Amino acid sequence: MSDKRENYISWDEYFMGVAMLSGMRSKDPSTQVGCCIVSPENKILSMGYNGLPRGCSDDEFPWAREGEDPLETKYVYTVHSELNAILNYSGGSLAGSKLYVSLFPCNECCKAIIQSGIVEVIFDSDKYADEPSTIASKKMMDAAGVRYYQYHRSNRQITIRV
Ligand SMILES: Nc1ccn([C@H]2C[C@H](O)[C@@H](COP(=O)(O)O)O2)c(=O)n1
Ligand SMILES: [Zn+2]
Repeated sequence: MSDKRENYISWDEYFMGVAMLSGMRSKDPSTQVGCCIVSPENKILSMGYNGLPRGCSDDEFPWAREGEDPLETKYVYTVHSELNAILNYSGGSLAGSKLYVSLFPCNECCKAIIQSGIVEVIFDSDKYADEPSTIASKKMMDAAGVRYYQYHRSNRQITIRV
């Protein structure tokens, strides 16, 4: 008879949990996004979160959502979690991999997802579903054959004391 533990976390809980943990590194005061890219053999290949490009100080560049001048907002500077995860990968090809992300990818990240050969996107929040950027993403993924589905929250509370 096996004495295997029964209450272990599922693959989806594990990878979405890693994506969410990664998002906790973000300095964005309003939306923290995390991403985790996984091989077909369920090995973690890369992670990322939304932040500024290397060399651009978190303390000097703006984090504002609005401003008279777009140059005073975060939007023109931040690298999205998905693009960071793709760019952070140094192991060669991402073809055939899955991408877990805490917020549905925008159209720009979607282009990078498709072009890097990622075949499946598992997202948590879809809070910008009505924005043209999200609608365009879904249109491109449908055309390119990239599958996407919303993560089904188990509501398991995972506590880590660090
Ligand atoms: N899939 C996404 C969508 C957005 N982001 C980043 C870009 C910004 O830093 C933030 C969104 O800010 P908000 O407009 O909600 O204040 O999230 C991303 O990394 N991935
Ligand atoms: Zn994006």
